[in-house]
Amino acid sequence: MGGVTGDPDFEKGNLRGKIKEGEQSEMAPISRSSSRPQLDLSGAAIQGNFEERNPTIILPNQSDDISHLALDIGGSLIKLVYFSRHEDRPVDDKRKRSLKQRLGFPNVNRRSYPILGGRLHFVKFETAEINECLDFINSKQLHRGGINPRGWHVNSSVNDDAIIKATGGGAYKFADLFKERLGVGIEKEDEMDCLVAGANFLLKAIRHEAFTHMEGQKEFVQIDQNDLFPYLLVNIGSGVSMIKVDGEGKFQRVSGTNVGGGTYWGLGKLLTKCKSFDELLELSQRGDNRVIDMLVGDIYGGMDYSKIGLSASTIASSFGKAIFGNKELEDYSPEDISLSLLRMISYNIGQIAYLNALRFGLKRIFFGGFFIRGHAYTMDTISFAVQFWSKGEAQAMFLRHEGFLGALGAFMSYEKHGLDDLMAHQLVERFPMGAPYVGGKIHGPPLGDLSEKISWMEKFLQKGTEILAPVPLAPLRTTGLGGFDSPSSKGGSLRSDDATLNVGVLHLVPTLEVFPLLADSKTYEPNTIDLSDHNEREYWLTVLSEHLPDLVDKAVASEGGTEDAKRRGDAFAHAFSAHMSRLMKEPSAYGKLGLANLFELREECLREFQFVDAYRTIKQRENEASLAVLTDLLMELDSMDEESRLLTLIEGVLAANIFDWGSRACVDLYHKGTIIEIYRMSRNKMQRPWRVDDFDTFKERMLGSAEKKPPPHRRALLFVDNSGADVILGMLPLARELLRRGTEVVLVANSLPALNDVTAMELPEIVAEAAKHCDIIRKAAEAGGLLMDAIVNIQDAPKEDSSLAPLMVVENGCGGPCIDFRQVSSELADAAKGADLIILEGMGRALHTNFNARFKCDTLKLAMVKNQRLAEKLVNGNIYDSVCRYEPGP
Ligand SMILES: Nc1ncnc2c1ncn2[C@@H]1O[C@H](COP(=O)(O)OP(=O)(O)O)[C@@H](O)[C@H]1O
Ligand SMILES: CC(C)(COP(=O)(O)O)[C@@H](O)C(=O)NCCC(=O)O
Ligand SMILES: [Mn+2]
Repeated sequence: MGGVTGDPDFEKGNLRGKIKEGEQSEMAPISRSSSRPQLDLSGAAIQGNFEERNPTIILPNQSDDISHLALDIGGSLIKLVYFSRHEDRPVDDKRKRSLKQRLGFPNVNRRSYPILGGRLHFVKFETAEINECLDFINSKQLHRGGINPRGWHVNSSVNDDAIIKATGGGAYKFADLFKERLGVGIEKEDEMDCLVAGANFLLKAIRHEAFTHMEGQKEFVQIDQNDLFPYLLVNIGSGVSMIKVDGEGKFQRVSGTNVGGGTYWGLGKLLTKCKSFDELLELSQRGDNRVIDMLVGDIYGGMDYSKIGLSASTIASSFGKAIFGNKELEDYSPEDISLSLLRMISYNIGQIAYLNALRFGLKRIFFGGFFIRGHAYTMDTISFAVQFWSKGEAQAMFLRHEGFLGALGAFMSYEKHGLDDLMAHQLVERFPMGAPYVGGKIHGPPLGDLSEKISWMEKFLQKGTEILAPVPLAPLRTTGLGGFDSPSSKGGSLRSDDATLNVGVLHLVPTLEVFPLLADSKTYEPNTIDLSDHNEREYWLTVLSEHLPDLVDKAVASEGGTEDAKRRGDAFAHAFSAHMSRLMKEPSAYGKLGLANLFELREECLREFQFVDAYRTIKQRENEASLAVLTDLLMELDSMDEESRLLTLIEGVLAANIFDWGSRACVDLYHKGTIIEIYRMSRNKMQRPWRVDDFDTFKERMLGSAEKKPPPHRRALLFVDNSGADVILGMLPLARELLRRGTEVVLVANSLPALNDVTAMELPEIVAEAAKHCDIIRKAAEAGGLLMDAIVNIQDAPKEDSSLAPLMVVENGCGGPCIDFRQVSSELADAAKGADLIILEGMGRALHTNFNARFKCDTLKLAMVKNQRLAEKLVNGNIYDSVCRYEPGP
């Protein structure tokens, strides 16, 4: 079987440090004292033409800063954490440069180096298969650390003093083998240091890292950074370590036990003849421990021993029943043995952990190590033990990256890796195509490129039934027929939540920031709908599944409908269906799941199969059609008095929000050719009151009363949604109205395409076209440095006319139809600093997410509800109802 690494991305070449002219000046003042990766400018040389405006600069000595691979070689498993540098999109975005001038970004602490972006990958191998691991490292050239100016691993010779950081006993045991096979030395890091560093990093930087698991229910715990220490870290590997952690690098190993994961696996193997750890775990799922364990009831004639609080079903003595009669090992079923063993060991560890927590007065116990293996029953058993012995005083928590603490810690021990002060908002976890199939298991070489990915998918589908897949797929069907309700997995195999590694690839995006206008970023929850509810999840997954054929059609067409595009389309459909299928069964497989994540996963999945912009042509066509009627609309608006104009503008935004290729209902309207009719109709007679109608309050804030004219807003952030009529005939005229009133307007649009949403890259051109029809827009766009000629000549742009409110465009940092305000682009965060009005438009940004969000300034949420169920649930209304929610700032 082909290999899947979870992220088969294999970035080749083109990893040289690139800085552009105009940015050098920003780099100079940055403090060099931090431990962030820094640009080593020594020996910098310009490549190519010196006369060029933005020549590429090569940084030959840059390589020292970036570390790539760290290992934890344990008694049972080898854990690998590796970093791949990811080139950001070109920094040579003229819009951005002009924006910096207009908004006067402070830039003091701006970490705008593309050098910082990258991905952390997590992989494991069995220690017994160390050669497989060495092959993997070799095939990805992970041991060649550092960025070579000519690319990633073009260099064929490894330099003599190359080292990789490793922890765990194997760092000693296998050092020679690494030198021999890979030509690299191993620098040993202390195992306890690494475990603690890894745990602290995860608890600080990953939002939904820790969770409780009780009676089958997983619940993510939000850890308060200021209230993390002290805690007890219990790492259950082959053996068990218990560490009291008091701070960064402050800890003491207070206890341990030799009865650990190796004991379960070793004894289990002897007693059941199992061939693999997973098989042993699987057996336990069908076992009944009462056959072997001696229960309190067995001793007390079926009764509880209530005086000391023991119920009849409590295990009095693990394996105790085996003393009776003359049964041989063969007389017991492997299933029952496995379960008794699992409970014996889990309870024992839970109890010792609790006693140590008690000893030091610790309330929180985090359990890590691969013994846990995301296995629901194991976690429940440990939780039960802690709860039972502490009488509810202490709580067991688990970590999503359970087995990778040591490896992560070893990674952190590289100097200047820049990870130690990364915050949760700078990390985005993604689950690539392989995630639903094999998680972290690696077999064979990694996937090299897209075509390998696709053929892997095709082969997988053909052989689907032979391979133990947590989420088997329906046989290959025609393009786009995905569906997520696939046949259940092979009887007796581990449930999907038990069988795969629940960690994705961590994308480090240092330019992401928390939106500064969130009223309370700590309590902010972007998603409106709770997908942990089974019905809700089933409904939305069905919606997405039914939309798949149309989406694949569009995607394939956007790439010219070639054979290659069709193959990619099929592969995309299957990959996304597999994600959905997994999430249906196991909603928290990828962390806390919301609708926003699901929509974004779909876009990411499209990008993985190189569908860069599935709705490109559709967007262009709709933009052209809308621009053609803009003049008429503006004339009509200008003939109105202020009050009716404001109402018409808001109506216009609501009506035009119908042009949505993401909604089933609207796609139907498009296909029937009736969408324009409906748009016209709703433009002409939008019945007020709307379903949510705060227009009057908004109007009062805007226009005031006869006696009192309120001052205009200083700066408005308009979060735009769809291309075509939505942005051109809806939001742009509203922006114009604000500009005319002296309010600066910042159009906030997606960084990457999602459905037919307009992107920040596309907006300047649209604005430039609109400017041809309207003086207000033209002057404002000029003042905002948006017009193409103005952009090209920023340096000699006309002196800003302070009486003119500028129109600007910023990207939001998102690549999906929703927005999570905990992670927005730094340019949006900067633009927000002077803003006192936020307008969120569309279902994705104003309803699915942020409907309940509160901001520090006036906020207007505008959307047409294009889904019946959402309309009922959210606003007690019907499909095509309008929402105009206005919340004045405090
Ligand atoms: N695929 C697997 N193969 C072997 N052991 C596994 C596997 N998955 C989980 N385990 C369990 O995880 C334990 C190893 O956990 P780990 O945290 O990697 O510790 P170590 O560093 O001692 O290898 C094993 O003893 C076993 O109980
Ligand atoms: C994907 C969307 C959030 C986009 O809506 P928009 O933000 O463009 O108003 C929306 O179309 C949606 O919720 N679609 C799924 C529901 C449905 O098809 O009915
Ligand atoms: Mn949209």
